[in-house]
Amino acid sequence: MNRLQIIQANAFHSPKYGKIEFLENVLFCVDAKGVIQDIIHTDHPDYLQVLASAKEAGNLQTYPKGSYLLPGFIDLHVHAPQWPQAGVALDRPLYDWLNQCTFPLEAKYADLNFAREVYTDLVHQLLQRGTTTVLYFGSIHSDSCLELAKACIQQGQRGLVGKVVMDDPKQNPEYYRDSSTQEALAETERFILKMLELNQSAPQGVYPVVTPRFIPSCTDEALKGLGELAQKYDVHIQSHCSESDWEHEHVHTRFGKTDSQALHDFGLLGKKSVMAHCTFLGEDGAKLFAQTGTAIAHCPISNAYFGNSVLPTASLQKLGVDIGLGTDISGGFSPSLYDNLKQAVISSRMLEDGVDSTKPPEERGLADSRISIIEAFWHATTGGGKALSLPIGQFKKEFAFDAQVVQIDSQNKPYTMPDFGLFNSEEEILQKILYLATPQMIREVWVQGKKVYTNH
Ligand SMILES: Nc1nc2[nH]cnc2c(=O)[nH]1
Ligand SMILES: [Zn+2]
Repeated sequence: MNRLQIIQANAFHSPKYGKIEFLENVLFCVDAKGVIQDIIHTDHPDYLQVLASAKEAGNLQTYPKGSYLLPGFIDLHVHAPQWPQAGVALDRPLYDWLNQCTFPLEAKYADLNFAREVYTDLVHQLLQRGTTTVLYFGSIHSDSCLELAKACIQQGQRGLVGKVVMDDPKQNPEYYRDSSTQEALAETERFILKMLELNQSAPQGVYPVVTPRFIPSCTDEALKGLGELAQKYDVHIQSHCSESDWEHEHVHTRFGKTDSQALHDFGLLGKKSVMAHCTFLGEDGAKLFAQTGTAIAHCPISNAYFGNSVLPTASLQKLGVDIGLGTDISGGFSPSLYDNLKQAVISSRMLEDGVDSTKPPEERGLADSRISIIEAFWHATTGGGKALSLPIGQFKKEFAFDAQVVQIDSQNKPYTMPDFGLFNSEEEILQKILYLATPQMIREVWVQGKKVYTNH
């Protein structure tokens, strides 16, 4: 029998949209592969016996009062090479930002040493903030994208990594584009094969992702070829879709259809596809996403800068579209999904209430748009797992044991969140964690049953 680790803890998760489940002082039984075999509650007849034998065998992990486990967060949209630029250059429209700031920065990743330095830091910074799984855009350089996967392996993060394709010479600068369509497709295939090899030494999983940057940067031939490669290797796909009014217009002019329809026609939508932003998706696009199982990476901070619109999360959710959260470093300035959870709620409130006070209240906003912090928590965990079709994001049998341990009450002031004997119901505790936790309160991070980060 596999040797089990036993972790005794209080934990929150959200298996159902809008609902939380509090697991009080449960025993997580985690097998040698890092998978949850069982969750034993205090009223189970075997509880005391399992606890006693784990203590005796020396494989029991416990936590002090005031510690709570949350599922590790799942970030569905990070541009790894843009990490040095986080927090700057946010004052331009998307097209200018890409050409003036972002492409010159991404071009630097031809240098493997630079890539290694930035990626090692980024993976660490994301783990520190409780993010255990990340869907990464790399740059056009396959070898530096492999460095990103290696940084994930070294630090124990689950990483899905894409070599970016941008092959259209009319749309991309000469200093930063694939040298030809054939080269872009051949490099993508080589990258997929190398990643599948690397995955052999990563119990938590590092996966290749087919990554056309977005329709404007790719030729028709590349988009078609990438759809075929994704199908051949059954791998994930990511891109940007319906992000800004400029991009949306470009696709309409080029194809006479929406970009969701164009992506579908190139074979790029499906259960393993995640499209960033989608603020201009519309109802037809939403239905297409729901039918094909395509998910949205909702990046609320970035959308406030580049999105030219607010994602109507609540109505898309009702139409059956899978939605997870993304930071969109560096279109979004923050590496923290905690910050994006809050912005998702704030943006939804502004969408519902409207912002133009010269109009009568009933004409200002979009009714029933608000989401709660608990619903945003679902998007960052369960929703992210569904989007990637991976067994992650929930504390559940057969799911990976990925967790962040948040300690809100300790001797270690000022990093505490005292409740003064008030506001300490289960839901209030979780709300306080989601709104107020700082990275210093994240004491440990686990991925696939392995402790990969501690700060005590
Ligand atoms: N936010 C964002 N949108 C894009 N569209 C194409 N590339 C990018 C990018 O790097 N960031
Ligand atoms: Zn992006």
